[in-house]
Amino acid sequence: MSNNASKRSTSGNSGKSGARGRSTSGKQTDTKVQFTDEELGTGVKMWNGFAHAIGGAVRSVGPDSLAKEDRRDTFPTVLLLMSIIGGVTLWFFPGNGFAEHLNAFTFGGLFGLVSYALPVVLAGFAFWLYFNPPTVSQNGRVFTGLALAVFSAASLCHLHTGQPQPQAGMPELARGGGIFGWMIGGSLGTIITPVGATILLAALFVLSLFVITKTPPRQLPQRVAEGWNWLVGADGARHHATDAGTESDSKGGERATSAVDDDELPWWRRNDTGREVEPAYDTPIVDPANREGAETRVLNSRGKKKRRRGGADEYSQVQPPSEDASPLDIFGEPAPLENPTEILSDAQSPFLPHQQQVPPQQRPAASGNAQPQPGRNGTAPMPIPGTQPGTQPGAVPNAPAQSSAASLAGSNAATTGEPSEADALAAVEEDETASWDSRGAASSQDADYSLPSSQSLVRGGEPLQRTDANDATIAALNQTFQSFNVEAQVTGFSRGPTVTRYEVEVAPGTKVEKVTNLSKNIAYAVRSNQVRILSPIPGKSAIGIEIPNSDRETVQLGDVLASQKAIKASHPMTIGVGKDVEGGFVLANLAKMPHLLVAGSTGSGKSSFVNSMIVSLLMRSTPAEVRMVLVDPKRVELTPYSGVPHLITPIITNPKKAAEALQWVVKEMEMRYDDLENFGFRHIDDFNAAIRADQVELPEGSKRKLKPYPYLLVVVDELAELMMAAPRDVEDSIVRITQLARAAGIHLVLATQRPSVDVVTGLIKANVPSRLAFAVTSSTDSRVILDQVGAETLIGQGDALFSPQGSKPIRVQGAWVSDDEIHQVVKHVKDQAKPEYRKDVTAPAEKREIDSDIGDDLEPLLAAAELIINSQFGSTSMLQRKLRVGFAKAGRLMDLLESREIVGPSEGSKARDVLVTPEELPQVLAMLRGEAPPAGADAPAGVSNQAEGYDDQYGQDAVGDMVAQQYAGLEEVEAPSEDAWELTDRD
Ligand SMILES: Nc1ncnc2c1ncn2[C@@H]1O[C@H](COP(=O)(O)OP(=O)(O)OP(=O)(O)O)[C@@H](O)[C@H]1O
Repeated sequence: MSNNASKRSTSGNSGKSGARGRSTSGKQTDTKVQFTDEELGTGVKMWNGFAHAIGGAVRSVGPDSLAKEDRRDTFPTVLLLMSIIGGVTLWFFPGNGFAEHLNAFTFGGLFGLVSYALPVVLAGFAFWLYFNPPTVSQNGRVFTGLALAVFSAASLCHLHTGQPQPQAGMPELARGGGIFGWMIGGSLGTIITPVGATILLAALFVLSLFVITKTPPRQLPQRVAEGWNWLVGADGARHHATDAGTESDSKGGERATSAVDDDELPWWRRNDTGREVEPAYDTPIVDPANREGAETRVLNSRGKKKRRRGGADEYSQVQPPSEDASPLDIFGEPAPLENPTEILSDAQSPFLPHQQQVPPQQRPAASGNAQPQPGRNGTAPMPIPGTQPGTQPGAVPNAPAQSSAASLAGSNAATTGEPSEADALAAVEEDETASWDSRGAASSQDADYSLPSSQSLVRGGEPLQRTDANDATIAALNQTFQSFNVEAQVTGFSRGPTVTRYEVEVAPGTKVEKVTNLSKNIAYAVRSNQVRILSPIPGKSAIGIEIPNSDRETVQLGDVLASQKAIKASHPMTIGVGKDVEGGFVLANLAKMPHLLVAGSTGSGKSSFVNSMIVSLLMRSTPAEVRMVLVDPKRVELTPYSGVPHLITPIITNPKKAAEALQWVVKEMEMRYDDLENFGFRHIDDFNAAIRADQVELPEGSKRKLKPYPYLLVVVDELAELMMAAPRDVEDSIVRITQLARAAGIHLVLATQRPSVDVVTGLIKANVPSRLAFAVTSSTDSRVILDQVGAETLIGQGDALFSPQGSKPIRVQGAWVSDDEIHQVVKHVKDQAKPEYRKDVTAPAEKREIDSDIGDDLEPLLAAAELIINSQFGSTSMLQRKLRVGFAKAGRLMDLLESREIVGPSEGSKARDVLVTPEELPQVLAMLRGEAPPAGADAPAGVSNQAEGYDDQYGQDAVGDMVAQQYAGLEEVEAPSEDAWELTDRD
């Protein structure tokens, strides 16, 4: 099968081929592709070759070309041969006995005298089929019309040639109306008299001509006139010129007179779908130099269509009755669309009557959203966030509200009157900017800290606007609609770096589903299985078809961060995400997310996103503004950031430690909440602002020195590893953090390449509202990430669906930052400052280890620890007796104590060494309980003091009391003198 199949797959005219599956010939086609050339016999191959040669010869004299895979020449060739044999037999050998006999027992016997005309009919039908195979046309109408004509003519012949009866023999029937003539004509003559039957049959014969020629009866005079004009050659030359695309100026006077011209267009020049032949559909517009000419041709073809639609064919049902008000007027009159869409001047909105013409020079510039401004090229220094160009760090920009509007205007005003969803996001950031700046930018604390220069990041070139690839795709889409008789047309497109969104409008009365159901055929036609259909494009009466660009562009993070949006959005947690489908820059404020799930299969671009996110923060924020905890169980992705001053702990690569770090984040969050509660603030931003303004009063005697809390970003680059290491703990921590951390200025970014329900659990999903989905392998994965399908059609390498705070996903191409750029930025920030690691981040490690294996045994373990430390006697049998537990349990408690280095290893029947002194008991108990050690105590390994101001929360007495409580209810027993083994009563 593959020969044929592969031929089809490489065909540019696949829309047509796709029709086969749906047409009546689909079966035949499917059967045909079962055979390879080798499998076909020589005879069949010769026949096929012969049929194609005849078909090709016929088509060579016609106006249309036909894609190779769409040709169906066998049947018409059979018809043609029959027509030739019939013609030769009947016309060239009249009176010949053999010829008459042959005729009497074939067509003559069936249709009578009509058989003399049949060669013409068959030849005509064969010619039709050569040009209109079932792969591209529905020929039922022509076939029905011909059958009606032949049967009614045969019946008339029967009625008016003596009405021969079958008993007279076939030759007699052949001299009348044949068997069919006798059956139909004879029956009708009997029922409604021969006169009545003649009138009826004549009417049917005329009707058959209308059907064959697709002529509505009321247009008969016009059609006759057209036929006459054609015969005398009145318009032929001119229309040929039109088809050849030689009319150069259709935009002016030609278009104004097009209605007149169109009325004179011969009806047979239109195809069977009611559309006129549209040269632009058949000829992809690939020559930019000739684009104007190509547009001209399309406009002309629209003009023809306009007239056709004004006619009395099937469209007249849905068109306004008045010619003036009909859609005729809109074909050459494009309306300004509302977003940065390249409006196809060669495919103006043909269906929406409200659209107005816009002169080309007044049309919005194509998708030039947020182009680098003059003077803001690669050599311009990147302003520090929170400042307007030309102002100093920390300065409050003038009138942020206005600047917000100006930003939107600056970014999109040239192209749209309505902000896109990405703009809305940016607008949110603008508001945030205002509040951030009004609190005083944190950069004032880091007077000595300078952000990296914009030159650390590479800048890209001018984005492409409209390429040959776009034009070819438009042609393929229109061709597909035409092949499937769907009244739809591409009216514009917005080119993004990775995909272009083609806008398709359907005719009134045409179901949108007709287009959306074609998704597979569209994919086939444009040779991509990554076609995504939006129905409708939000805010537009148009269907969006997103198709990958064969000439995709890389989005440089440097461009995103240098955009006007990025400069205005000065929140320290704002990052550059990439570009949307309209070519607009997309930024996101991580503080607004407030937590983000990033998922996609291997190689889809997650790590690249994480890189551009971190680099964005390093480029825009000081360590005093943003601190990070980077968790990188894969050990490779985040290593370049090792030692940056924004880190609060060294990069965590051990999944267990990572789980513990999350525990620390929970504590940090609770601590921040306590502060907020104690000082009466609702959000960390307000608290920080009050601290900066020196408005926070500390309690009497407190030595605490208040400092603004930095935002804390926790990045986990492979959640699956954490979930494998400690699923329950990790999920608990994530849920706690995500539920509360927003007001505390703590935000999570969780990335995974395994978006399965055991990694991204329902609880995690419910609490992480923002999602960034890169390409995944299945729609199931897409649902896990986005709660909807779509991510499986992404094309990888940074192509993503971004759903901030659960909003409708927007498609973005992630920004790219190279290793060299990362290196430069990291070097700069590391030269500026050293990290101040918080020792306590992974400190609860011991505790969590205990937690995971202690399970429900915490209380007996605490009791065992106290017994052994106080007695300094590490005996298992003592534990059995004192704690009244069995041998196995006592042994397990001892193992737990050993793993915490409270006792030494087993030495056979000897008691174990006790490694902790009675003085250290409180700290050990606190550690076992996972709490901070008592104040003033030397913290055992892994337990360090909490943040300043909290030391006094954990007093010795309190711990003592807690320890005492562990003994409540336990019976006091004597210290053992024998070892556990002896207690087993074994030898
Ligand atoms: N935004 C982007 N722009 C251009 N190319 C990109 C982009 N993102 C990713 N790529 C390309 O895709 C490759 C894989 O990307 P990346 O390493 O980020 O994938 P990943 O999803 O993190 O995969 P893994 O899970 O295996 O680490 C990159 O090496 C790069 O060539």
